[in-house]
Amino acid sequence: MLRIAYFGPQGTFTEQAARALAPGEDLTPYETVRLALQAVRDGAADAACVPIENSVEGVVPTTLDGLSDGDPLVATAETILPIHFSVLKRPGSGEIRTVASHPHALAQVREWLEANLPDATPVASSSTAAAAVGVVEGDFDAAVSAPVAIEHYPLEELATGVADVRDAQTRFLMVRRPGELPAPTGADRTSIVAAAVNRTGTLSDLLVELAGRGINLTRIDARPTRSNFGEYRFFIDFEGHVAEPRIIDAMTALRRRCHLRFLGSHPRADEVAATIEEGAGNQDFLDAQAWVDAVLKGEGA
Ligand SMILES: O=C(O)C(=O)C[C@]1(C(=O)O)C=C[C@@H](O)C=C1
Repeated sequence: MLRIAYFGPQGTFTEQAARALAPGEDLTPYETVRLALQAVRDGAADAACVPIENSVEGVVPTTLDGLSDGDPLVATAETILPIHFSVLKRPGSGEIRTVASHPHALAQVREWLEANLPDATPVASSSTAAAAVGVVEGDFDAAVSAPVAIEHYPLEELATGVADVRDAQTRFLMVRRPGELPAPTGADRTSIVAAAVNRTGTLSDLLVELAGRGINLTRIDARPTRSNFGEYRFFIDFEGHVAEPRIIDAMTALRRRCHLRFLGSHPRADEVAATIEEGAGNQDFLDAQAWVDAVLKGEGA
């Protein structure tokens, strides 16, 4: 049985994602994303499930930082969950003066809180489920939690289906120590971190390598390196798999330009096939290479 670390405690959205990505495996909650990733680095877990990106609030910065620092880890799978919340309170409790949740979750229910609990003070907690634990222990009056949290904690629902934006979604990754990559499917995502030097045009040079090969980006984020003020790392996700000739060509070009960290190539949860521009398919790259090989052997010109 695989040992899967996940961003807990029990009852987070991440636990739901871990169950979807690793059904029947041995799941262990960790209090923070960083600790879940560390468990994989230390060998205490075979893989970790962590949130990466929300359709309303954008990236989860602790996950980006956790993946770019420390020993390398690579994503081998992803899943996307619909996100709506339940507001939980102690049975029979009265006035709601504090409402706790993960900052990402609080940001997704700001309007609902203003309209429905205008006098409650929002309090940040380490996860949506940690907020529920805090309510059980009397630290807060209410928690904005994943709907499954009600199954784990002796709380009652004040409201369900809470979300400022309908159809919000969060994408979660399963990450492991580097090893065998999942096979390409034609609907894959590759993730890299590019540490580019601070000079005019660096980012544009990197993007041109991808755009020039017809490779479609699915996300780009910048995070400070945290060592030198004003220095950034770029987190770039694009369509395709590192085992494809067109992606190999792009990755080698990027590697010549900057320091790269590979964060994985894996099937997309939404199964959207890669956009292939005319003349930029894998066969086009193979044909071009075959032509050069023939020239080298004196068999063509
Ligand atoms: O706290 C949780 O339940 C999580 O899984 C974390 C998290 C996040 O980091 O974005 C996951 C999904 C929701 O968007 C809110 C919180």
